[in-house]
Amino acid sequence: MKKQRLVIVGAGSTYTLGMIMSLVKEKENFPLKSLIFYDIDAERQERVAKATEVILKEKYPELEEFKYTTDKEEAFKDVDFAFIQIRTGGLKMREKDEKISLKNGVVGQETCGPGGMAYGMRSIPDMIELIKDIRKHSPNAWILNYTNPAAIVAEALRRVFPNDKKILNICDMPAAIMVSYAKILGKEIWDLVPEYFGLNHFGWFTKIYDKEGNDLTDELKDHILNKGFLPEDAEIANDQSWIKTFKQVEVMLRDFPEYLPNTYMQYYLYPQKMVEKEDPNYTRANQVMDGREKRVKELCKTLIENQTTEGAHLEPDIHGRYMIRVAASLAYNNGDIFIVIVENNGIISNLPDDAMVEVPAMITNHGPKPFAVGKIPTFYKGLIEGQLAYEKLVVDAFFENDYDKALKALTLNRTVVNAPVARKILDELIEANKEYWPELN
Ligand SMILES: NC(=O)c1ccc[n+]([C@@H]2O[C@H](COP(=O)([O-])OP(=O)(O)OC[C@H]3O[C@@H](n4cnc5c(N)ncnc54)[C@H](O)[C@@H]3O)[C@@H](O)[C@H]2O)c1
Ligand SMILES: O=P(O)(O)OC[C@H]1O[C@H](O[C@H]2[C@H](O)[C@@H](O)[C@@H](O)O[C@@H]2CO)[C@H](O)[C@@H](O)[C@@H]1O
Ligand SMILES: [Mn+2]
Repeated sequence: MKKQRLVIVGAGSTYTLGMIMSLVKEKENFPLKSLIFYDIDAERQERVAKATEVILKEKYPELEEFKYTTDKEEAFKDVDFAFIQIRTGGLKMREKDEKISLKNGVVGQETCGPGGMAYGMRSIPDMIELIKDIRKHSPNAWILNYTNPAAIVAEALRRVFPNDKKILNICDMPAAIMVSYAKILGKEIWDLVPEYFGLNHFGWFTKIYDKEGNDLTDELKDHILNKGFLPEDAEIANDQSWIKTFKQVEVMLRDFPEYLPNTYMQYYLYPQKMVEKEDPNYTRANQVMDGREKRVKELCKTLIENQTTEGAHLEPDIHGRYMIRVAASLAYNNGDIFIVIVENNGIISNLPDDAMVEVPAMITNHGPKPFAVGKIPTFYKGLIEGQLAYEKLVVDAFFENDYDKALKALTLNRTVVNAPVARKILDELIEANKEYWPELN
């Protein structure tokens, strides 16, 4: 089995230690020769890297090379895989996106509604530059991107790199939901085979099977309707915000029992309720800064001081394991099935070919081979078409420096709807994002 050279881009991320533990857990499926960290924030990256050294010394002694750098050539030279997890503008800008939206009575969320648009326009330039730089030094590497908002980033990359078939955008939300399904069904996530369609953070499971082909969908729906639904991945199982979000799945299923919704549908189906439950002065970004970000910082400090992982709370998570198993299937032609983001090209036959859709695909060393979904029913088609038009208009607005298109995008979004509100939020976001967005005329 060929050992892989992997670079993690945005290695100062709060997700990196979970990724390292997942690389340890998955080392037989995806063995590494070399691990490289790259970030633009040297100090943030160094803290995570020094903690990583402690983990690797104990749990991955066979790794031949580990290094961290802010130099792109050193980071991207001759790698087999690049995992990209950057956050342009950091959590501070996420906080602004969420607060501007909520103060105008609209969903304030990282990837949904105005927050998604603002974050998308920040992510696109950095993502384009990074892909160009990685390609300069590693023309054949697989690039797995999970930088958000994945839907908007995927659409922008599709336009700029139409012939690059080795960029794959992925989200962990369907997998995190499947961890909860697996718990209910008394199975492991890897035993389940999903049927699913949608856009990123905007989709539905239509069927859940086991590997023997038994249809478990009704059993799952019955359980959710009668006994509720909770997050089970250790990373989010005790997080009150995620607990509330998973509980909302029961409400969605009661209202629309046909398919099992992605948790993110709550923002589009119940926007008013989502606004009411939030505190516009202390949003999810504040919770993350005071929670996950502080926790990771403390954990790094402890690991570095103690120079051992003993007593440290360190676990692999579904976020890391899912990305790594996709990478393994790409590297070793495993043909495993994962839900990924790909260009439609007839997969969902009544949606446009150039939509970036999220669907199950068999992952081979030639890339994802998505399964046909066929025609989707009117309700879902209508919802998706509105969201897709919003996503396309955001990317148009970015590349064409077009204020009108940005305004149309926000007005189309189900979390906004009212044109004067869309205009007010857009103007406030333009002001807040002066440093990051292109000028819109
Ligand atoms: N697709 C998914 O399902 C999924 C799941 C989890 C996280 N994410 C995404 O992963 C990213 C990281 O999230 P986080 O909360 O850990 O953020 P974070 O701010 O803790 O980490 C992001 C890191 O990226 C670095 N960075 C920013 N711009 C960069 C650039 N141009 N080049 C290199 N590094 C750069 C920052 O310095 C920081 O260390 C976000 O985009 C988040 O939305 C996506
Ligand atoms: O509000 P946050 O920053 O806590 O989360 C936003 C991200 O939420 C999803 O990722 C989950 C993931 O599904 C779960 O497995 C675990 O790893 O936690 C993550 C969040 O903490 C979503 O898919 C991402 O796109 C969001 O960035
Ligand atoms: Mn996601």
